Amino acid sequence: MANNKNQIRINIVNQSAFPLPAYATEGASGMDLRANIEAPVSLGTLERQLIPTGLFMEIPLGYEAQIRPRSGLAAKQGLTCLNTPGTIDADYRGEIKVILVNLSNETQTIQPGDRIAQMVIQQVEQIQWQPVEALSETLRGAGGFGHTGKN
Ligand SMILES: O=c1ccn([C@H]2C[C@H](O)[C@@H](COP(=O)(O)OP(=O)(O)OP(=O)(O)O)O2)c(=O)[nH]1
Ligand SMILES: [Mg+2]
Repeated sequence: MANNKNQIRINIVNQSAFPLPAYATEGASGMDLRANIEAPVSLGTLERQLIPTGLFMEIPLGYEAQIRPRSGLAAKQGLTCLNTPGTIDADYRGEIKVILVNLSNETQTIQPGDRIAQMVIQQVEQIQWQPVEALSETLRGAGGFGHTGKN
């Protein structure tokens, strides 16, 4: 990302078949990703498959891409991303792939070009550790996992 922080270098295999991923509406967080497959792919119940997208990206340092499920696919067909949200590191130069899993009790079929997931670009921080002997005290303390709201 040289000058404009909202520009990301992208290389698409199979460009003629698929347009660039795009925001569907003005306020969309994610861009849908399409299955870059030559033939339909079927997933049986609980089967997972690594589905290629044909996208290779150069994400600027300080950003990441997250691969997230599409709610429509999840609600209608039980198809979701197994590792959601998938993490695309800024220094990754390989093909973006989607790990789809079928959580329905029927076989589900993906057609070439189907929108199988969505990608959100986010800022991300790297940190340095500061090892200490004790942590600061808070009201919550070590309470968690349903700790609040009890009488
Ligand atoms: O849904 C995903 C998740 C990851 N990746 C790619 C980009 C990411 O930068 C790389 C590594 O992902 P991750 O760190 O989640 O996997 P890992 O099992 O820790 O592999 P590695 O040891 O290569 O980091 O794989 C995808 O294409 N799709
Ligand atoms: Mg990793």
